[in-house]
Amino acid sequence: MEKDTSFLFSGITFNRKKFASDFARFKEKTERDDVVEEPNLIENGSSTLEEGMAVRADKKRKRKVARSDPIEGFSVFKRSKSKAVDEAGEHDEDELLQEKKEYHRQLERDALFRKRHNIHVSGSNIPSPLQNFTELKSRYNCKSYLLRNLRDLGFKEPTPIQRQAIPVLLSGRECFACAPTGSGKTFAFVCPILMKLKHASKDGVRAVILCPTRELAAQTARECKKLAKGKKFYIKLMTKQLAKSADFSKLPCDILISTPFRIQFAVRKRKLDLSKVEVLVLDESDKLFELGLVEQVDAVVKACSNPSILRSLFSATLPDTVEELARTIMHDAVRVIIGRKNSASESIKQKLIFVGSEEGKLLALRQSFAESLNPPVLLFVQNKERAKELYNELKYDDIRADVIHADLSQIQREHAIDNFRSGKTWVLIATDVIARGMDFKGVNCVINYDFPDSAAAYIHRIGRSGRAGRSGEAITLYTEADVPFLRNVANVMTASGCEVPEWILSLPKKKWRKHRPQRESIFTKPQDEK
Ligand SMILES: Nc1ncnc2c1ncn2[C@@H]1O[C@H](COP(=O)(O)OP(=O)(O)OP(=O)(O)O)[C@@H](O)[C@H]1O
Repeated sequence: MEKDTSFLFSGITFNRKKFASDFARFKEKTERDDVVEEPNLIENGSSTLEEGMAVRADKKRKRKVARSDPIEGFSVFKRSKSKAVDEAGEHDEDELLQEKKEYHRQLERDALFRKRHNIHVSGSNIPSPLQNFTELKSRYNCKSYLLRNLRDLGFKEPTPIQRQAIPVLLSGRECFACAPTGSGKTFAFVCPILMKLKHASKDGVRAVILCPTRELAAQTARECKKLAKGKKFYIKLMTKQLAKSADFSKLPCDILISTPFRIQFAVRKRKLDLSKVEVLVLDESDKLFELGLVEQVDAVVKACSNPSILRSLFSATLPDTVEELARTIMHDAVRVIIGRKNSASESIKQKLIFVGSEEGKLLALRQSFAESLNPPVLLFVQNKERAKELYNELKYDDIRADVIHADLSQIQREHAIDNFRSGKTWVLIATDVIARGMDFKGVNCVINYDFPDSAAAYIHRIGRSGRAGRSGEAITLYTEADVPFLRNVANVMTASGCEVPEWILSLPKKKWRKHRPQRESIFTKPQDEK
């Protein structure tokens, strides 16, 4: 033991003469109370191995002794250590207190900032909203290609949904997001996907974006590519061709954008493996949860079986029923609402015009175009038959009209959209197939030739104008048959600050399923000429 001692502590000597009195008291004390002493005495050359060993054997107890039972006048080292420990403890507590205070100050700052940007959140531990795009770098180490692309696209400041949804998703939280039409939701989910995936890989599909229509899927794929420019990601749009004939086991694909039907088809028939998907976005989620689509969406959600998957729902309209249903598949999701839930963009001037009957609509339309036509104009009708009829009425008028509906081939639909985007077409007649998500820059006016079949349809249709802070106009024609349903649209209008005649607001509330009345034909020609 002695040997071990000298070996372990060689170079340490204890001057018993010099510290005789202290030593005597120390001995007395240790023998009397059997107290384990400070290890630092060893380190300071003032102790023995036995004491040191004992001290080492029970560090916790020893510290307690040092703190709670200082031996007055015994050792300078010991006393200073006790004091140091006390001070360290106090220091720790001080630090903790400061951290706590700073944390609460940050919460207050976040709350004020959210209020300023009309951001409403619910959920636990919600990350602070983004002050600017530079924070993508300082807080989340965003790569420079993405910041460069933002700059090139002219995105100077994040929009409110981007300020909050991006940090939520980047901190690994699932998210329900509801923000007005044209408020930049696409980038709010594409940015976290690109940042999370970091770089391209050939290890299978890692992110899926589901969109309710082919047109929207194509547009989202294009936007994704623009934002990923300069970085080699495999971004694929699920076309009919791809769904039917691709060998998905060999196809490099980081981000797959699709309608539920096509992706489900590929999973079932072409063995598309979605088990490695890390991020799943349901865009226009309320539409995806409607009957007819929800079964396919459900199959896709199931196929994305990675337990650590991050799911998010985005839409301008998010009914409670959809939220409840979605909650059953989400984990600890954060809810982000911009402005008022299910409301129209405030930059759209909305008007209701009574036209009496179906015949009155065409007259009102022609009169309005004759007085002022401010293209591009989108005209919405109830179904594809009516779209064809209205097109046949307007195609010889001098207003450069075109039409888009589900009976056209994919190519014809693409042409119709391209021509409208490029300004070749001034007036595009459409069904609800392009009512959601489509981003036509600078649509000046949306005309609901046929009254929309729900408040959500109204919000999405008119949201094709007044995007990204621009102003827009929405005119809704109504006949006697639509009067019982006026109140619902009127409520949306008043919520976004538009004036509505008092009599409409006092109409009885009507539970609004789908309002699709049988309407008289639009044709004005005699029956035998049709
Ligand atoms: N931070 C930004 N600054 C400026 N413009 C932006 C910003 N983010 C997006 N935009 C632009 O705003 C327009 C609308 O964006 P986006 O299509 O994502 O809207 P949305 O909220 O998804 O609309 P919808 O509900 O109709 O689908 C696009 O043209 C887009 O390029």
